[in-house]
This record gives sequence, C-alpha cells and structure tokens, in this order.
Amino acid sequence: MTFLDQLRTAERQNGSLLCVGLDPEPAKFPEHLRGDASKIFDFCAAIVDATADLVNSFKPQIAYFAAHGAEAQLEKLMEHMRRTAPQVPIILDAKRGDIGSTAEQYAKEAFERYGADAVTLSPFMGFDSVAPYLKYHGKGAFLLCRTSNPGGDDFQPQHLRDVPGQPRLYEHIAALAQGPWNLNGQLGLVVGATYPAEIERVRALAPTVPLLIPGVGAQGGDAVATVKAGWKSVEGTTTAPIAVNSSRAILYASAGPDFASAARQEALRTRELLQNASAF
Ligand SMILES: O=C(O)c1cc(=O)[nH]c(=O)n1[C@@H]1O[C@H](COP(=O)(O)O)[C@@H](O)[C@H]1O
Repeated sequence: MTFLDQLRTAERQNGSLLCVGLDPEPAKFPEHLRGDASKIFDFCAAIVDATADLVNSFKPQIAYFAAHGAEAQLEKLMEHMRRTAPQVPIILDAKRGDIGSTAEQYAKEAFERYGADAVTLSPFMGFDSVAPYLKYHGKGAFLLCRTSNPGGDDFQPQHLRDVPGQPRLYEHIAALAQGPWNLNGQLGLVVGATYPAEIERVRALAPTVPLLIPGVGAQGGDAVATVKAGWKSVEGTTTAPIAVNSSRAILYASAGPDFASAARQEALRTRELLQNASAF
C-alpha cells in the first residue's frame, strides 16, 4: 500500500484528520518522568497507545530524539508503532534538504533505518535534492510550502513588493508538487494552520496532493478554518487527505500520572473539532 492509500485508509478507519506529533521533551514530561531522557520511548509509546484509534497519522520529530542521543529509542518507537498500530502511517519529521548524494543517505535513514512511511523535506535546494526520496516507491515526501511560524513570511513577498504576474514562493512550490516534481504521486505539502487563506490557495493549486498542516493547539492555528480550506469532499470522497498536526497541546495535556488519558481526551476533542468542520 502506498503512503497515500495508508493515509486515506487511516482517515476512514479512525474517522480522523488528526496527526499526533511526537515531540518528546524530557523537561516537560509528567512529574514522575521529568528530566529523564531514558524515558523518551516510554513516554511516546504511552501517547501512541492512548491515541492510535483517534488519528490518521503519527509524526515523530527527529530532533527531539537526536538532541538526547535517543536514536535507538526512536527506532524502538517506530517498531512499536508499526507493530501495535499498523493501520496508522508514520511521517518522520526530519525537514531534510541537501545535494543528491547526501539526500540518498537521508532517504536511507528515513525509510530503511527508521522504516518511516513519509518524511518532511525542505525543497530549497531543488528537485535533485528531493529525487532520492522518490526512488522509494510508495513512500511519501512532504515539501515545506507555507510554514506555520512567524518567519514563514520572510521568504514570501507578503510584506515586500509583489512582483506583478509572478507567483509567490509558496505558490511556486505548490505548483511544482502538483505537477512536474510529482513523478509517482508521492509528494505532499506542509502548510501552516496559522495561515488558512494560504491553505485555500495551496489547495486550489495542488488539488490532489496530501497536506500536512501543523499549527493547531500550541501555535493557536484555527482548526475549523484549516479544514474548511484544505479538506475538500467531492461526491463523498476527499480529493486528497489532510493530516492536521498537534503536538504539545496533546503530549502535555497533563503533568500528572494521568498524562496518557489526558492526551487521549485532548486528541478526542481535536478530532471532533476537525470532524465537525469537515462534516465527514
Ligand atoms: O514540518 C512540520 O511538521 C512543521 C512545519 C511547520 O510549518 N510548522 C511546524 O510547527 N512544524 C512542526 O509541527 C510540530 C508543531 O508542534 P506544536 O506546535 O507543539 O503542535 C513541530 O514538530 C514542528 O516542528
């Protein structure tokens, strides 16, 4: 099954557009685990177990593991997710982007070492930096398009003088991902929930690619506006799925021993919000 099929199937099975982000930060762990980087796996596995029936994807962020030398725990977590929640695709958030020969190594890391179903990439270095990932048939690759952070504006001529007749940078990336770069239907785009108007524009330019949409929850993005802009239904079927990511708001919903059930409650709440907005 391709990543796109996995995402569609999980969306249907779990009735969910929610992607739970796994950004483990020991300093924010519940009291009994706080500050202990050797508990990263235990913490994340508890979140996975509590939410696997509520999501269409999981998104581990590699930096939160690498910063603590916890790659072995990430490997173990990937294995845990594949075994206990095989219906849920895993997007490894690595935001890689480098020349082709180096990209081959990053692709091997994501898909062979960690066994991810999809990866996030920066498209800044051009198509030859993306191509090595596309050799892994069926795997997904999400290109950063319109990021959720305030600095996402820096490269968009929003506050500069627009060049008449020229697309903005994110529009150019969306058009490449929908068209010439999308050789085997593996590409997706990352668009921040903090910019619903741009999500709508990206969806118009890229009607069939999946969108990864972070920024609801801790970053304050509008979940309802996000779904209305990015998720389209045509005769009861979506044109392309969306995965709306929330990390901190779910992971750290409680600082007590009930953190996993609190995470489940927050995931349920967010899933319902997204569901209602999509009128599934
Ligand atoms: O690629 C991403 O996942 C990403 C892109 C983006 O534009 N903004 C963004 O916040 N992210 C990631 O999405 C997650 C958001 O986390 P919360 O703000 O805690 O929900 C983090 O792992 C970010 O690295």
